[in-house]
Amino acid sequence: MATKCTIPIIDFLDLPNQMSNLIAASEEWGCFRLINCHNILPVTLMSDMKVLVRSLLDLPVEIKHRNLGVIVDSGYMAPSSKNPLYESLGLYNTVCCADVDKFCSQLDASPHQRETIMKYVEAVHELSMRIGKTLAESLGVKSANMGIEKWPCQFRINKYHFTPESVGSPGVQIHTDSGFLTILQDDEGVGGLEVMNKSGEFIPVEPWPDTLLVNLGDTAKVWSNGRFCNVKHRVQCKEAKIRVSIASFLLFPSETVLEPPLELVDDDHPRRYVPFMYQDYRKLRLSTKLEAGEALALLHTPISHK
Ligand SMILES: O=C(O)CCC(=O)C(=O)O
Ligand SMILES: [Fe+2]
Repeated sequence: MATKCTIPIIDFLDLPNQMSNLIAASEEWGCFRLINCHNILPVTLMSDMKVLVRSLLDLPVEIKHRNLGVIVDSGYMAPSSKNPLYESLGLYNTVCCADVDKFCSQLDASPHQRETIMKYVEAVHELSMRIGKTLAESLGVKSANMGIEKWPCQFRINKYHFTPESVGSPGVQIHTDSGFLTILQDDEGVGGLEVMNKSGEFIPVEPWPDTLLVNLGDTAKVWSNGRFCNVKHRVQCKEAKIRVSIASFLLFPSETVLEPPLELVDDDHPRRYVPFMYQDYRKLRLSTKLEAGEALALLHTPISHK
């Protein structure tokens, strides 16, 4: 299976020895396959969660509409004119137990389902913090000063209604994720996700059961002072099968100024972006409809145009 994978592979069990691979993957691609992470996220939890997610997305539409979001895109998104094959349910911050509780109540989750959701979001949050800290340390930044434990972690479960008629159509339009990093449990059998490489070509991400995909977002690009790539990606309908994925987005605190740590700014690496608040950047993406990372150009410092 591994030979089918063209994007970089990072072995979580060997993470401390993978720093140079991690940096290369983050700079070149802005994404990688994460393998061997079952000490934190057991295979059974991944498969139990997939079953659960399918049943939540199969709920009657009037129940799904109860899943109201805290911020734009954080609650139920019904199929729309922009993405007619796609719908999702979600919650703003898995670090906040009350948010997770509310999500479960909105969708009438059983006690067993609640327990699975709690365990899953906790495990994925732990994974995303470990990856975030390793990324920082790999760049020579003290991760203890990042405050990463308090960064919100948005959770979204996605369903793609792929039919024979929709083969060749987009499931989700090209975009970057706005946060720091995304951990994606993609469908174990149905492909369609494509990431853009440095040459601007879309590369299919083949399904690889029991592994995860990690994507870096716009926040990682700004935080790393332009070193990390915010990977552009999209989902295309390749076959007439329902596709389900689970995305967990490690964001950045809304009202905190986002800027690179001091270690990453010097005469050779002048500051690329003006400092700004993450919530303002999200608003900028929405108001300009620049959802594939282009809005970052509006935040360039004068020096980065030289
Ligand atoms: O469903 C997928 O594989 C990707 C979903 C995605 O890119 C997102 O939710 O931001
Ligand atoms: Fe995405």
